[in-house]
Amino acid sequence: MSNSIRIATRKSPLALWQAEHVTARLKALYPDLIVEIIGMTTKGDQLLDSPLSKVGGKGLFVKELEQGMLAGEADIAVHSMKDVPVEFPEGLHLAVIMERENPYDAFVSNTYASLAELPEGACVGTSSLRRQCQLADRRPDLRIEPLRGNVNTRLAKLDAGEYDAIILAAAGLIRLGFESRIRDCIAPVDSLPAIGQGAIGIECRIDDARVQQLIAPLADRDTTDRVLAERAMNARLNGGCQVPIGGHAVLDGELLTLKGLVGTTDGSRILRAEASGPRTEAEAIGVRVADALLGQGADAILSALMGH
Ligand SMILES: NCc1[nH]cc(CCC(=O)O)c1CC(=O)O
Repeated sequence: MSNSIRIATRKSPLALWQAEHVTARLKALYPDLIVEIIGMTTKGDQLLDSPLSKVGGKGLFVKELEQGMLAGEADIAVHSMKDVPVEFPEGLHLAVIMERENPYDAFVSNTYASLAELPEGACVGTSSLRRQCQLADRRPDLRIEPLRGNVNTRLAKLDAGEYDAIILAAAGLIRLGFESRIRDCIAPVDSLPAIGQGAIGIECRIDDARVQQLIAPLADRDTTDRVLAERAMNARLNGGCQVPIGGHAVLDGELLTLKGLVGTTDGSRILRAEASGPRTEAEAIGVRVADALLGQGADAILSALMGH
């Protein structure tokens, strides 16, 4: 027992890649450690046909993994930070944030090289309200159609001719070996990424000192400060993952700059704010950006969305 660790994960190819990645990092540190991967099905995986914004609920992709840890069936859960809710159940916490992959959204198409090249009225697949909002703002002429499923399924739907282009997180494509499918990395001014996009987080029981000590070296300091700023903004806005909120922090030495965005799904209103400060104040910077957005009326936009 003391020389083993059990990882709870979803069973999608991307989730399994992330669990294997954590396994490899742990094995490199502790060659004798026994690592077991426990695949679980979450509610989010079962509801792949309904738009996520409708089935709603925070933590759709993490709850079963958390229950597994609380029941003592697993020691850690590996998540895409993008899918991790602001709050954790009692007894669990986010212990480690690992180094970030490319955090931007990717334009994927078999015909066109970029968003700018799409002809008028072209059909773009995405079910993310954040992507819809920014796409509609940039290109009101486009037809935006729902697109759900794991990364492989989404690519297959594009290849079947259902869309002229689709938007996916670059990180998922790169990790699964589909980097060559990225025609263009969308600049953050055109599609501000989701909070935590591209980062992997590890959750564990708060009282499990042995496991926390084991995984501590996997933390990446830069990614941690950036994602803490993004998540502090989200917490203040009280936003789940299913509202058009974007947040992205960058570091320039010790200076952290966070850009935030809240909008309507149809792109008719978009609020933007930005703040900078020392990285040691990452969370305060997140709160400042959130307050600036709230000062512009973000509250009304978000409560209208949650109410439907
Ligand atoms: N919402 C599902 C999800 N969760 C994490 C990623 C991509 C990888 C990441 O952001 O770490 C994706 C797919 C996507 O948005 O294209």
